[in-house]
Amino acid sequence: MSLLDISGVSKRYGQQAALDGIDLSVPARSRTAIVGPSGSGKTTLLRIIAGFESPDSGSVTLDGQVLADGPLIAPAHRRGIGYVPQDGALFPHLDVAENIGFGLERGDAARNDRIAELMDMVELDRAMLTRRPHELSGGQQQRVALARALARKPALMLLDEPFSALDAGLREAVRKSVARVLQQAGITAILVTHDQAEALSFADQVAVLRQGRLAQVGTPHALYWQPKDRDTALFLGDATVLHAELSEGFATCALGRIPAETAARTGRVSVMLRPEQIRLSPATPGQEQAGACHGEVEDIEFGGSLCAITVAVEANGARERILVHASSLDLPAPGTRVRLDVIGKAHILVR
Ligand SMILES: Nc1ncnc2c1ncn2[C@@H]1O[C@H](COP(=O)(O)OP(=O)(O)OP(=O)(O)O)[C@@H](O)[C@H]1O
Repeated sequence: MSLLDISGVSKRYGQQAALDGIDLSVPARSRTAIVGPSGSGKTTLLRIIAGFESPDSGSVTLDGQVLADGPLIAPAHRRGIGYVPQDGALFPHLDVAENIGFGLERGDAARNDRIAELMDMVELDRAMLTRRPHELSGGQQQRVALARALARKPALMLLDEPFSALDAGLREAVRKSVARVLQQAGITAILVTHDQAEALSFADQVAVLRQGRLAQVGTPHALYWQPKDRDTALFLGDATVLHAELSEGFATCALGRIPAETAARTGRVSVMLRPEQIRLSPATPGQEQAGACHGEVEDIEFGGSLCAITVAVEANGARERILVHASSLDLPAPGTRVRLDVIGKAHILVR
């Protein structure tokens, strides 16, 4: 059952269409990530859900209650929605306890217990309650911001790039712990990010925004392996996109005749292969003549545990570049000839 329903939401700033006919359902207790390039409308959509902006048209419904119907909107503070902004936006002059307890009744005898409980939830040492925000690390500040947003037990939590200011290692740890806290508290969450890896690992549902429109919505797995178009394919990870001729369930392309995901289509299409679908092995001249796909290692990008290798393949007089991921333990040298074998099936792009 969906907790949040967004229907036909559009928003313009002067001549600029920030959002154009957005339809999105967010299931209760799920985590949805909204991803898209800079300027695609992510923040505008989040601000409309939070009640900081009104849509020009369309509606927003939370748990059956209409929060926005065109420009008629319920005020932000009456929505039961938590919001964690990019920089945490803690009050610098208040200590951690007062930041977390900001929205809690002052006279309530259980206030301190609730603050301590929230500290435990976000895995912060209670000894930090008397510190000011500038005495905390970036990751700790984001946990305080989350605790403050959790204090009023929101039905829905909005996270606006809350991990972007953290360095890579910390970012992953904070992201995992935030996901765990939200899951344990049974809170539905929407995360806005421009980081595809973050979206794919955090969410149950990913919505890709492009130029104010939803390009595709689905599970991380479906979006990664079955993107509708080239832009979505490349936005969500490395990929090779090739022209192909489809027939009898095979795609004939620069990689040879490889299995396609459907036998129902024929004709010219574009196919996508993820780098982990291609296995490299040393070239042997006999195999090369026997028609196995071969190419020349053009470039290697060392990436620690996973390296990106670009292999140039000649096909029908054209030179195609195939992206392959490999372990750093057995990297071929640039300029060597290698054999390429495809694992799995080629995905056919709709556009
Ligand atoms: N207050 C505003 N006044 C005028 N134009 C705006 C305003 N807010 C956003 N826009 C425009 O609307 C479009 C969508 O902006 P938005 O901030 O929602 O994008 P975004 O995907 O969150 O981008 P980023 O990742 O860079 O934060 C952009 O073209 C932006 O310039």
